[in-house]
Amino acid sequence: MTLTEVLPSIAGSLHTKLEPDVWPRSACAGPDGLSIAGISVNELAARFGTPAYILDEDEVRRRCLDYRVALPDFEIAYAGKALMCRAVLRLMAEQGFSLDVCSAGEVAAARAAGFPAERILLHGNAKTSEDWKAALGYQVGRIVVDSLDEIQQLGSLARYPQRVLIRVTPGVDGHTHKAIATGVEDQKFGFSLRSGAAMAAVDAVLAQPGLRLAGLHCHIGSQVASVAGYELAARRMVEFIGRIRDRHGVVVGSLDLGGGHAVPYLPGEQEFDLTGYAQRVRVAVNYTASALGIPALKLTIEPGRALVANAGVTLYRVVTVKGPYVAVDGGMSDNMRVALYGARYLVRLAGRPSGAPIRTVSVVGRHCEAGDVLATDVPLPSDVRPGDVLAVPVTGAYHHSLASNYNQVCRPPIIGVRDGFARPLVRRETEEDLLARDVG
Ligand SMILES: Cc1ncc(COP(=O)(O)O)c(C=O)c1O
Ligand SMILES: N[C@@H](CCCC[NH3+])C(=O)O
Repeated sequence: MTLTEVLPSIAGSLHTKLEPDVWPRSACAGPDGLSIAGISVNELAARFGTPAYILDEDEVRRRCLDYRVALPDFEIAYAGKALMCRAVLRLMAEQGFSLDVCSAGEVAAARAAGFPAERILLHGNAKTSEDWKAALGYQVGRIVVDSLDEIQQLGSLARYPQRVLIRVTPGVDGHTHKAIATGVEDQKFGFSLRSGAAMAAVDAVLAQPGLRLAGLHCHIGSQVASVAGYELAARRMVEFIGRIRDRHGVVVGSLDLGGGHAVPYLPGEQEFDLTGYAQRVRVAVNYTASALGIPALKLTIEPGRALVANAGVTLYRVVTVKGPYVAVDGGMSDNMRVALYGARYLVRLAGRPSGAPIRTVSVVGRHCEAGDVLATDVPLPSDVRPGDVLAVPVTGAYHHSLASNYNQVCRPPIIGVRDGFARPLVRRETEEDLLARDVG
């Protein structure tokens, strides 16, 4: 099925729900165009300008609830890199979630949001002295160590017994884009299980009096659609816990299986089978553990994208239409994912209905690169014109956090919407913000 067949234009679909797999559940196409959480996108665009990241706050809550219900016995640590601002961090804290951070800046954001330090895990394959300072200063609960240098550094820096997890590379292919596949051998993350590096890391941690081995961690990649890789990784990790016990007499009590659960970006794409994940991973862990005589393990997961991606919609205004190119007032500075991973998006004429025939176009950005494309081969009404508001769904994760100032463009705001009300969560960057940093 082509996109043109999947997507009717808004005309003729009065008050219909949109494709539920990619839009927030509150999104609705009506006679005046699209609304989200009861607010028209025209009003949002007029009040807050474009481009703007709209975040349906209740959709984030619903996604969190889905996780809590499917995995009541798991610790859920939100991977803050997906979307980080105080409002989202507070929301995650209210859910009782933990938080995965990976830099001094992310620790500072968590601290500013009042996120409880004991529920924070610090990640990173190359933690800097600033990262150590921030994490130890805030007394984050757990640090995930990723190299022997780091184990030594942390061992000498920690002023109290610091709980650490060891990041293990389980040699599992999550079948995702190469740039975000982290479970396979030969890459920068983690200690390889196969080469023996992971056991050497265990030896090193246990030899440091300032460190307490609190658990093991693995993360096989991001936008991973199938459960099979998680199952395999879980089994290998538990077997490794058995080998650690045999070698050191130490029983590791917790296992963090990382995040990476995929979301659909286009209608009809496969949903991540969360219930299947819960069942199959539990069975893999419990079966392997009981076969090896290992007591029940405390399990953690770290979803980022799956909690926020589908709650986000980016609004743009059309600047110009030239042949098959519809150019908007944003682009690769607010959505790097097309250039980085060849990601594909759906685009809708959102500000008004149109009965015009559909044609296939490319929606492009305003930046000085031919590769600054937001979506290719998208069906849009043929009367799309300058000033029209377009909406792109599934932009809640890794859009704001990957945004740049390319061409001295100011990063868009994040506008939270809920129950007919809209509020800025992150304000639009200004030229003054940019110039203030230029001190030469
Ligand atoms: C260590 C770790 N945990 C969790 C995540 C979250 O991934 P995702 O947003 O795909 O769930 C990432 C990013 O891939 C990560 O590197
Ligand atoms: N930036 C990636 C995900 C990276 C995951 C971080 N470990 C994306 O947009 O898909």
